[in-house]
Amino acid sequence: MITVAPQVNNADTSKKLDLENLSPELTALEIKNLDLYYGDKQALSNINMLIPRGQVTAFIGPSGCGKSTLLRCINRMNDLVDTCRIEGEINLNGTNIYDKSVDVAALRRNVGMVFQRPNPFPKSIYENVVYGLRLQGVKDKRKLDEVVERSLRGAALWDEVKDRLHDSAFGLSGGQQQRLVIARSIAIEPEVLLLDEPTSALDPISTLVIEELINDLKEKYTVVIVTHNMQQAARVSDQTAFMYMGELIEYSDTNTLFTTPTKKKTEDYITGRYG
Ligand SMILES: Nc1ncnc2c1ncn2[C@@H]1O[C@H](COP(=O)(O)OP(=O)(O)OP(=O)(O)O)[C@@H](O)[C@H]1O
Repeated sequence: MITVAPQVNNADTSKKLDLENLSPELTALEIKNLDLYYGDKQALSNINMLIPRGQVTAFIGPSGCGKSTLLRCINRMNDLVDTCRIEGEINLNGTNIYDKSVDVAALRRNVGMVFQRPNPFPKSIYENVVYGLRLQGVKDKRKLDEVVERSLRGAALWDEVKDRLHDSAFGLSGGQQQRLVIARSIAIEPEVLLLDEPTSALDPISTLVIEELINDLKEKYTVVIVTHNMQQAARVSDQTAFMYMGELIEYSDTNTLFTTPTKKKTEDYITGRYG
């Protein structure tokens, strides 16, 4: 019996994909036999999944189940944790990102990440957006101006800030700061955007704006989002992965996962029996 029935808004736009047999053209990421340990403690066990290109995939599950850990594997953020050991593969465009030959800085440019709390730099709105380009040595003012406008439009922030681009980013509201961070990420044109509970520090209206933005972002990017909020997963994602104690329990199109889950653990979670 499903007592909490998150409203799935995107069922009409989401094509139901065969997630076990996605063709390479449709696959953005392939996670293969992934195990992760923090010291002796295993935090992810044998994760296998194909993440489709140009769609939104959500990771849900109770606190501590490994959602953020799995997300952070996708741009090798866990490399920064000394005790962390990873086995298995994550293939992006057919290359294992854990291969020794991979340039991790280049990977992180291609796989952008947005965190729970907005983290703009102590710089102007403009300089936040062009930060990555300046690091790449881009100096052409016209090019930088173009990227600022394109990125801020892409992050649904342009109209609100176009007259104060040189003001401090800290003068923006929390929701605007989060959209600025998204603009900063897309300025360098990544393929994949990882969002780690991007609205958990925001008010309901800002949350709604970001959710609408996520829906637009998938036209250009593959989006993977961790959320505590099942309703949010139901509203924004095409696919949902339910995790429990480091395992991937069920992964399917969002509509199916929330309306006819096949595993008892998934049903218990989405009906609020634990969480
Ligand atoms: N840097 C770390 N060092 C050691 N253990 C860690 C580290 N980060 C996470 N863990 C452990 O790994 C497990 C998974 O944590 P993770 O943060 O990925 O879960 P989560 O599902 O994202 O949780 P939450 O919803 O509470 O953020 C937990 O047991 C956590 O304590």
